[in-house]
Amino acid sequence: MQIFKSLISKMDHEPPFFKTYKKLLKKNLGESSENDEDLYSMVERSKELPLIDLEKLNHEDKREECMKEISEAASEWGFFQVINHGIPNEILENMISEQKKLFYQPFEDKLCAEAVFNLSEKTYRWGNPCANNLRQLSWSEAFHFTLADIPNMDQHITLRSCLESFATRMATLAENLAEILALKLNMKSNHFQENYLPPSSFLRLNRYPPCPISSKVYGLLPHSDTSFLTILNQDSVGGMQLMKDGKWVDVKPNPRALVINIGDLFQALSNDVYKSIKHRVAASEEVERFSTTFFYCPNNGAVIQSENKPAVYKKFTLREYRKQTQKDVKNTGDKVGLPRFVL
Ligand SMILES: O=C(O)CCC(=O)C(=O)O
Ligand SMILES: [Fe+2]
Repeated sequence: MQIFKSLISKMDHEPPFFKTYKKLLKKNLGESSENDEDLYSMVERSKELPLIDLEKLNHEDKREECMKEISEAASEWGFFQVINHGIPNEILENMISEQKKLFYQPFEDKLCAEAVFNLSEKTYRWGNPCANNLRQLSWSEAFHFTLADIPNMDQHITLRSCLESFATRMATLAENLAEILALKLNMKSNHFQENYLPPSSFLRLNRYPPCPISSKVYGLLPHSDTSFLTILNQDSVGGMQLMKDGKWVDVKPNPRALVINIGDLFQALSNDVYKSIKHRVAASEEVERFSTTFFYCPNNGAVIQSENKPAVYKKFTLREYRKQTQKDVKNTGDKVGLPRFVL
């Protein structure tokens, strides 16, 4: 009886993927076609993401070299890993463990998280309500916390302080990296401080439940991020993959490193010098995975415009960009993104 009870309470937190997507699963798993192949059969495993030691920034004789490594990785890969980033391990570990507590709440409670946490925006998402087939379904759940909202979580001191210390450190790291990348484009050294405050940055807490049909669905659909840049903290499970030279490449988790990627806004600001690269997460059959992403974003009214001529993109505000991508997702299932803003 006890075992039965604990089994029930253990599963209590799991989103009802099978029940909700029963029709899709039946349809797609029943059909055998070329669509039936393993989604991950073409993934390369060998390439190492550039690994950059940020400690070098503190040494006069190595600073320039390190800045060059950062800007080269941003233009060749759009992705890199950083070590010695100055964020204590304790803060990163604490984030993942608070995250676990949050995701292990009963599913019904997670659905009304914004009321529970006193947040202004919808915070909990899972699956994909618009999915028409298995390939459009993300086998994952997530909480979004805007930085502006976190101070209002006064009934949840432990979670609030964990989110605050994580977000504060991430914001500083993101801003420092962004200023370096801007400097390498010959922009003013305080471009971000001067033009985009207050930021609309936010955190996404991700959980990828074990997935019995892991070769048929994504953990997270292929996408590019809308941010200037994104910082990812992940556990040791792995599953993130990125597009490099037309092929999907596995990113092996490095427990000492944070993963940085360029988002659409920086690609536009840099006139395509820095690349916002498509990435996705592979579902795993047996192990659950946790990751936390920090999206460094300007205020919604900030104008994104490259100083380079001829400009590849027309100028736009983050608000306009979001409006367009939301419309495209609704109508086509794909966000489209920067191609909509090409001149
Ligand atoms: O969990 C990951 O590895 C990637 C998450 C991600 O791409 C995102 O949250 O935008
Ligand atoms: Fe992403």
